[in-house]
Amino acid sequence: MPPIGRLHLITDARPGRDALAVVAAALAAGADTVQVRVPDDATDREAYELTVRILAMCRDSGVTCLVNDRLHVALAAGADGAHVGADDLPVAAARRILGAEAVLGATARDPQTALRAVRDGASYLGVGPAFATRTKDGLPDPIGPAGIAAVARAVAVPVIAIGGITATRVPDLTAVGAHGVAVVGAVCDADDPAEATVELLQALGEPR
Ligand SMILES: Cc1ncc(COP(=O)(O)OP(=O)(O)O)c(N)n1
Ligand SMILES: Cc1ncsc1CCOP(=O)(O)O
Ligand SMILES: [Mg+2]
Repeated sequence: MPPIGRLHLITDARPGRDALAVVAAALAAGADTVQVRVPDDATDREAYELTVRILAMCRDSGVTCLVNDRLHVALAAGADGAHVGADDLPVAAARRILGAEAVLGATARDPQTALRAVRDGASYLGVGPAFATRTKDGLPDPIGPAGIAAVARAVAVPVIAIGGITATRVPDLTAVGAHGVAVVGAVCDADDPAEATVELLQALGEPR
C-alpha cells in the first residue's frame, strides 16, 4: 500500500481556485499526499481530468494521490486510493471496490465511528473538524485536540486531523497522537503556498 503521508493537501473546491498551481507549489515544497476534492456539482469528466493531471504531478514527486468521494474516478485515473465520509459509500463497500492494496481514508469524529471504519477497512482516518473552518459549511462544532486525542487513543491506524489547521496549531495535534494533518486553507489561501507548506512540514517535525 502506498504510504500515508503526514501533510495532506486537499484541493480547494471553492469557485475560482487554481488547484494545479497550488498543488505544484506544495509538491515542490514537500507535501507528501494530495487529495483531489472537487465541487459537488463538478462533472465526473471534470473530476477525472483534474485527477489525471494531479496524479501525474504526484507521480513525478513520488507522492500519494487520493480522490475524495468519487471512487470510480480514483479507479479510472489510477490514483492510489480515496477518502469517504458519512454521505459517501460505506467504508466496507469502498474497500471492496478499491481492493486490498488501495489507500482508503474515512472520516470519523468520535471513537465509535473510528473503530467501525477501521474494522471495515479504513487505512487512515480523517478526524475533525479540529477547529473552526471557513472552507466547508454545515459541519458540527469543532472537536479540538481533545477530540483528536480520543480517536487517536482508540485506533491503531494513522489519524489525520482536519479543519482549521494552521502551522501554529499542528504541535497541539501531534502531541495528542495525530499522525498528520489535512489542509485546504492553510496552503490554498496563503500568499505563498510553497512557504506555507514548508511551515506546516516544519511544525510536523518534517523539515525539508
Ligand atoms: C483527510 C480528510 N478528512 C476528512 C474529510 C472530509 O470528508 P467528508 O466527511 O466526506 O466530507 P467531504 O470532503 O466529502 O465534503 C476529507 N475529505 N479528508
Ligand atoms: C473537507 C473538510 N472536512 C472537514 S473540515 C474540511 C475542510 C478543511 O479545510 P481547512 O483546512 O481550510 O479548514
Ligand atoms: Mg465525502
